[in-house]
Amino acid sequence: MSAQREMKEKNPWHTPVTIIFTVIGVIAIVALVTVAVLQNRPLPQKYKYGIVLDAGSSHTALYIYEWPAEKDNNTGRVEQTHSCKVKGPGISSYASVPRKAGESLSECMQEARQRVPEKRHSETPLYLGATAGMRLLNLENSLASDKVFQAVEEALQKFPFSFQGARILSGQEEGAFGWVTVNYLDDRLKQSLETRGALDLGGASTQISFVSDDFDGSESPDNGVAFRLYGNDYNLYTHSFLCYGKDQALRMTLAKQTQSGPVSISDPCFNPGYIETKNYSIVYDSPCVSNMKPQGAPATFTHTGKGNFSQCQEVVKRNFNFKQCKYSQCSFNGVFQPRLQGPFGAFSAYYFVMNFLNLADTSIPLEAVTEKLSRYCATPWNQIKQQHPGVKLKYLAEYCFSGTYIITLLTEGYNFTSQNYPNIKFIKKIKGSDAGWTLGYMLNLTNMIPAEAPDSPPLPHAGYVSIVTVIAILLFVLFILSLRPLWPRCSKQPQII
Ligand SMILES: Nc1nc2c(ncn2[C@@H]2O[C@H](COP(=O)(O)OP(=O)(O)OP(=O)(O)O)[C@@H](O)[C@H]2O)c(=O)[nH]1
Ligand SMILES: [Ca+2]
Repeated sequence: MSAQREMKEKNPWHTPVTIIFTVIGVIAIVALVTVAVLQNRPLPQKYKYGIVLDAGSSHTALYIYEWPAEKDNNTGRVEQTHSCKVKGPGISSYASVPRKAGESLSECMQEARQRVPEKRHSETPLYLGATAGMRLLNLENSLASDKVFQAVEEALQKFPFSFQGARILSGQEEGAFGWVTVNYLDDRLKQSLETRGALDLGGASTQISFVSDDFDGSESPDNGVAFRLYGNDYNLYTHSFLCYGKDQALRMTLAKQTQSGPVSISDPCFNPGYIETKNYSIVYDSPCVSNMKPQGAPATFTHTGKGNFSQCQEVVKRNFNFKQCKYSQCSFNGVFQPRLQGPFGAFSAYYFVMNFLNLADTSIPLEAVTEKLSRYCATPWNQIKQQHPGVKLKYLAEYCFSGTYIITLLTEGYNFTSQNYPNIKFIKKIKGSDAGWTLGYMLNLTNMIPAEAPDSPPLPHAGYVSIVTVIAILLFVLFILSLRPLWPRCSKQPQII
C-alpha cells in the first residue's frame, strides 16, 4: 500500500496543477480544431444562373446554365441544367409577322422562369444570339431583321431576368465560341491539354475552328482569333461558310439541278420512289440561290429521287469552288485553311445525320462509310418510311443528301482523308451540356474564363485541418514540458519515516 501511495505521490501528473493544465490544454485543442473545422467547412452550395437563346436559322433553343455562386472564376463548373426547344421555325422566318417571333419564345421563357429560383431571377443574365438565318435576312432586308429583333427584345424584356440584349453573332464569333465550349467542357483549357477542333453544321451556315501550329493569323487575319485563357495563348483558326449549312446547301444542290427550269428532276440525292411537287419560288426564296433562279420557269416542278450516292456527290461538289486560292492552301471558295491538326468534335447536324445513319462511330473506315451511304441512298423510299415510322418525313427524306453533303464537305471541302477522318468525333453533348456556341458565348460575356490561371489553395481542406491539429498537439506537449520547473518536487524530497 505504502509503495503504491509512494508511486502516486512521485507521479507529477497526479498533482492538481498538471491536471488543471491538462484539462485547459485539451479544451484548447478541442476549441482550436472546432474553429478550424467550422471556419473551413464548405458552405451550403448556392448557385448562379445564366440563360442563352440560340436563335438559329431552323429553330430557336433556350439553354439554362448553372454554376456554384462562390466559384464564378473557377473552371469546368458551369453546367447546362435545362434546355428547351422553341416550337416553330427560327425567328428569321417571322420576317413578315415579327410579333410572332417574340411570341414564339414565351413557352420556353415561362419554363426558364420556373426552373431558375425566384430569388435569382433579377441577377440572371439573359442573352439572345442569332446566327445565319438572321444574317441572311439582314443581308436581304435589314429593316425586316431590325423589326424581328425589336419584337424579340420587347418579348424578352417582359421576363424578370437581366436581359442583356439580342444581336447577330458574326460567323467568327459563332465558330470561336463553339470551340471554347467544346474545350471548356473537355477541361482542355484549364489543364493546358491539346485542344479539340470544332465542326458545327447548322441549317444555314457551317463553321470550322481549330488550332494549327502552322497558323499565327498572319496569312489570313480575318480567320484568326487570339485568346489568352488560363495563362495560355491560343491562335485559333476559324471560318464560317454562309449558305453551307445543310438546308441552304440542299437549296443550292436543287438549284444546280433546276437551272434550266424543268418541270421535273430525277435527283440522285433522294431515295428511289421519292416523289414530291415543289414550288420554284419556295426553293429559290433565299439569298443563297435567288440569283440562280431560272427565268420563265413554271410555278412548280416534280422532285423525284433516284438514289445514287456517287452521282449525288458529283452534284454536291459543284457547290464548291476549288479553282482560285491566293493563299498557301485553301479549303474551298478561295478561303484560306491551314493544315488540319488534332482531334475534332463535330456537332449539330453532323451529329443528327451521322447518328441516324449509324455512322457516328468514326472507327468505321471512310471507305466503309461511303459504301454504307451508297446502300442507304439506293434503298427505296417506301422501305425507308417503313423502317423509320417515328421519324419526321422532312428529315427522313433528306438523310441521303445530308450524309452525302457531310462526307463531301469534310473530305473535298476541308480535306479530311482516310488517315485523319478517325480524328473526328461526332458529338451531341459533353458531360451533359450540348456542344454549340452558346456556353462559350456566355462564359465570355460573364468573364468566367480568366486570362490567367487561377491561384489554387496550397492545401486541400482535410490536409489543412490535419496539419493544424498536429501542430496544436505539438505546441501543447511543448507547453507542458516547458512547465517542468513548476512540477511538484515532493517526489524528490527525502522521505522522513
Ligand atoms: N435529323 C435531324 N435534324 C435536325 C434535328 N434538329 C435539327 N435538325 C436539322 O439540322 C440542321 C441544323 O440544325 P441546327 O444546328 O439547329 O441549325 P440552326 O442553328 O438552326 O442553323 P444555323 O443558324 O445555321 O446555325 C437543320 O437543318 C435542322 O432542321 C434533329 O433532331 N434531327
Ligand atoms: Ca446553329
